[in-house]
Amino acid sequence: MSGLIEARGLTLRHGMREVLRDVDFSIAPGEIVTVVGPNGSGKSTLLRALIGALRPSRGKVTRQPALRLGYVPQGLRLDGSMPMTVARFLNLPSRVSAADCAKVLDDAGAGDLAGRQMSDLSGGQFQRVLLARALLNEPQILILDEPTTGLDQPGQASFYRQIEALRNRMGCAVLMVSHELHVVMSASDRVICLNGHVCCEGHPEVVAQAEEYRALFGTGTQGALALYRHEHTHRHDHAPGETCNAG
Ligand SMILES: Nc1ncnc2c1ncn2[C@@H]1O[C@H](COP(=O)(O)OP(=O)(O)OP(=O)(O)O)[C@@H](O)[C@H]1O
Repeated sequence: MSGLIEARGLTLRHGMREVLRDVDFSIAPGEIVTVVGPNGSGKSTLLRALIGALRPSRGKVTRQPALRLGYVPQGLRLDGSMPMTVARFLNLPSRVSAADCAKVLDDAGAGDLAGRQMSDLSGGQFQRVLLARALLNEPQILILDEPTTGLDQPGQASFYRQIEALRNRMGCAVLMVSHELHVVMSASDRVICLNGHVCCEGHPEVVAQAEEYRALFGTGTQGALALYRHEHTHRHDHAPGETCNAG
């Protein structure tokens, strides 16, 4: 296999509910892929299936042997009543050297946070510490589930710039889920729109036709930022360009 992780015909049920249907997916070394889609469209489920935390009902997920993977789950919270410094948090569950701690914090843009209490961190600082933790095993792929939830737009943009810089320096692939499509697009090589199945996917581009962007994702961005080239991989029953969520 040429990809780091590949899925073929991935179908997954939670109880009776089929959450993913016939999803084909592959991510190449160094590639940044963003998964977007409405709430409940199966984005987190896809990520968890790709890392092996959920077993497909049908189809197959293949990971490169001995793949080094860094995963940041959605909405991780810590018990705020338990005092713990950032350095201590990075040492759980296994000990790492002070030099490695300093390096990953630096790489995550959190170089000055080692001595701070986890409970005192802002949302953006907390996410960077989680990112630092995911970097500890020098991952070949970073998988981040909605890493900028709760951050304001400059905070989101700054986080994604950090991700892109990391990829450029370390060469790791990045797979992330985001709702901030307009912010994340410029930092993505490929965007996958998921709605139980892959509705559409393509390369991000600078906005050429704001109408098309609005037709796909609404008008929330004031037509401001980027667009991805929309390549249908299946037939829709509605007019082309009407929406990409109904497929
Ligand atoms: N452990 C579970 N048991 C039963 N149903 C589940 C479980 N996890 C997720 N689901 C259901 O599967 C569907 C997809 O959930 P998932 O979390 O993958 O969606 P999502 O696209 O990540 O959503 P969001 O954007 O809201 O985070 C939802 O209907 C959800 O209720």
